[in-house]
Amino acid sequence: MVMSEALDGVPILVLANKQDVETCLSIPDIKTAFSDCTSKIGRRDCLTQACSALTGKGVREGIEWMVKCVVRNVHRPPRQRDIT
Ligand SMILES: Nc1nc2c(ncn2[C@@H]2O[C@H](COP(=O)(O)OP(=O)(O)OP(=O)(O)O)[C@@H](O)[C@H]2O)c(=O)[nH]1
Repeated sequence: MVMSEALDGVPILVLANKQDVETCLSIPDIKTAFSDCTSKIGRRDCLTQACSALTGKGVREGIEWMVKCVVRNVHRPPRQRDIT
């Protein structure tokens, strides 16, 4: 799906949830887990944001980053053929 032409350049936000759990995967480990996909992901804004749905920590930062990306992409609206 990430290689779909319709999603070319669309930002990816990975919300790494449950960071309040002591045994959770660290952000570097999560990034390493995705490193095999780098060529498929291509050139686009990406953020792996640590968060906890339980405490709310990091959720706002992730959403604010996504809002900034959407605003920045306002000059690249969806093409008609991508709208289904
Ligand atoms: N400690 C902690 N628990 C969480 C967090 N987010 C969700 N949970 C708990 O994880 C359990 C599973 O949550 P669900 O929302 O059902 O998620 P799921 O996708 O079905 O299952 P998971 O694969 O565990 O995420 C619930 O008991 C949640 O309360 C978090 O950030 N921290």
